[in-house]
Amino acid sequence: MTTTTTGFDRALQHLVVNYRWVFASFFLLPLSFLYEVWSYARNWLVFKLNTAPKQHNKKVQYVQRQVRQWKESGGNIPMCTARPGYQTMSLRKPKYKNTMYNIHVNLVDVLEVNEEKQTVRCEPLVTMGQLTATLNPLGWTIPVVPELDDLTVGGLVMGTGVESTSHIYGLFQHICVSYELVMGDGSVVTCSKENNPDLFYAVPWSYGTLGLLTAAEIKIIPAKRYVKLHYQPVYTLDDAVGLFAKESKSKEHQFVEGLMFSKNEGVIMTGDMVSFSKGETINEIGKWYKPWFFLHVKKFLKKGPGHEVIPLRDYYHRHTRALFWEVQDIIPFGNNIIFRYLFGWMMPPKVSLLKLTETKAITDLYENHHMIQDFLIPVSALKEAITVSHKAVEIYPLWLCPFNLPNDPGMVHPAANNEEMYVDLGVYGVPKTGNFDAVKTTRHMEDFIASVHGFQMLYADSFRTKDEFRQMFDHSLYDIFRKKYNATEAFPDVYNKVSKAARI
Ligand SMILES: Cc1cc2nc3c(=O)[nH]c(=O)nc-3n(C[C@H](O)[C@H](O)[C@H](O)COP(=O)(O)OP(=O)(O)OC[C@H]3O[C@@H](n4cnc5c(N)ncnc54)[C@H](O)[C@@H]3O)c2cc1C
Ligand SMILES: NC(=O)C1=CN([C@@H]2O[C@H](COP(=O)(O)OP(=O)(O)OC[C@H]3O[C@@H](n4cnc5c(N)ncnc54)[C@H](OP(=O)(O)O)[C@@H]3O)[C@@H](O)[C@H]2O)C=CC1
Ligand SMILES: CC(C)=CCC[C@@H](C)[C@H]1CC[C@H]2C3=C(CC[C@]12C)[C@@]1(C)CC[C@H](O)C[C@@H]1CC3
Repeated sequence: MTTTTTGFDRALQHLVVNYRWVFASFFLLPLSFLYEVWSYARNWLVFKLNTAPKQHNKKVQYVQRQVRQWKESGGNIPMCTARPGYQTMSLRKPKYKNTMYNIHVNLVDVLEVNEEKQTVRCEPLVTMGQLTATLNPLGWTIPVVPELDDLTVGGLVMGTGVESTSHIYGLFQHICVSYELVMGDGSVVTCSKENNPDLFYAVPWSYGTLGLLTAAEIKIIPAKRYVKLHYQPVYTLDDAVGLFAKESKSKEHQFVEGLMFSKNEGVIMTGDMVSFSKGETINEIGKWYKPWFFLHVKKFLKKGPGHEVIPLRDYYHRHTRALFWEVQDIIPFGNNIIFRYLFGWMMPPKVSLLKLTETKAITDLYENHHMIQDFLIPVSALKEAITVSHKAVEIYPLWLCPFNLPNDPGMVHPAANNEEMYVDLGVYGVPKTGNFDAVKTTRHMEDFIASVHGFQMLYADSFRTKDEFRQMFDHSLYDIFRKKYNATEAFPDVYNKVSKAARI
């Protein structure tokens, strides 16, 4: 009996793992498209009726009412947002949502584009796709646009965001001007660098454990229509690291990004916004029939250095269609030219739908035979980090994205007193080394990160113990504000939201 079940399980596992593309292509893609049409129509209507700013206060009052109800109910279990786990931009689903008191924060609108102040005020569920579609036609953009369309302002403020402009502007938190929060006692508090600065610095990386975000004011900068992007192939690790560090530190170009295709081969990209493209051909890399961006970049290893002009929004969302390179494991022929022309317009399958329909076999596969991690380390440690990653997992491409880390108070800052250039080393894929053990290998890499005063992005699994976690992330300001605003009762500790133990 047991043998039959195991055989059946194995067959089922084989089917769902190896033929997930059938389900993804014929069911998830059309469903993702319908979902997209619905949200596009809704956004359009909201804008036309111009109701969003008027509704904001009412929606905040609704959040406050729920917090008061929580208190009246005894306030024994901590609160978190009611956003379903399958919608979060992470490999895992948060287990704690099942046991904690869920607060509905249905705040989805861009509230105001203030051209005079050069800010945009957003509700927390505004997505990056929605924001660039709003701002770019008006000639504006936010300085750091994390590249996946579905990332939300709330998640990026409470967690973090990084992009190829971060070597100039820093992380997502560094382009924020103010936050509006509903605290654990139901009061509404605003904070900025000028007003309540300590709370302002304590919010990023707190993962919703200080208060519930109801609005964020974010800087905007003028946008041009295109990006002129230079591709510089490199053929040794020293050249890759040397060129990447030079371009990041010089800040000569608005965009800097690197993709390593093996330990010694990569392409370093630098770009700048340009207004028009006289005499240049425009490559609309965002069009459905265009090759996946990372494979397009790889071609420059053979072709040699080159440049091209790309529409701004296509550039911003360049990694969306292939979810960096993760879609190749789900729809292996997704970059085939026939597939692209016929079905490419529906790509990518919605991350939320992929998560919602994930079977146990697939969850196990991603848990035990896949790595999705972003290691944030000083640029000076990049060569060593690539070497450590190569030995441990041999995953390629690797994503290199520089960011300036100012010495601000809060969870994440450099070891010394000065700002420092860091790099996000993104490791996404199937380990090629024979001895991969999800826990041991990740812990080994985390130890290295900690040894160079680096950090781990917390949408990904952290295998740190609580003490190790508190050593990696400076909790001094966080602890003060947890006490001051009674958050210790109202919300869980950040570790209990982000550690592997808190996630399915
Ligand atoms: C001044 C101004 C204020 C606005 N205020 C609000 C507001 O208060 N609340 C609100 O919700 N919206 C607001 N919007 C946003 C706007 O209604 C939506 O973004 C709309 O869907 C974009 O329409 P468009 O025809 O201008 O898009 P385009 O500029 O034509 O968009 C370009 C492409 O972006 C894609 N796209 C559009 N929306 C999304 C998305 N959400 N995710 C991913 N891709 C997308 C489409 O595929 C489209 O092909 C505002 C826009 C403006 C200009
Ligand atoms: N390029 C980049 O920078 C990328 C970044 N990411 C990561 O993805 C995550 C963002 O994903 P997304 O799906 O948008 O967000 P999530 O739903 O994953 O939210 C992330 C955290 O923020 C908290 N949070 C979100 N909104 C609020 C709010 N209004 N009030 C209080 N807390 C809130 C959530 O709390 P709760 O658990 O209570 O819901 C959760 O702990 C970030 O952690 C980011 O670092 C991922 C890919 C790319
Ligand atoms: C640029 C930064 C900082 C991070 C990029 C991370 C992404 C590569 C991952 C974020 C969420 C991930 C998920 C998946 C792939 C990798 C991400 C997009 C899946 C789609 C993989 C297949 C699973 O069944 C569902 C996953 C959901 C989350």
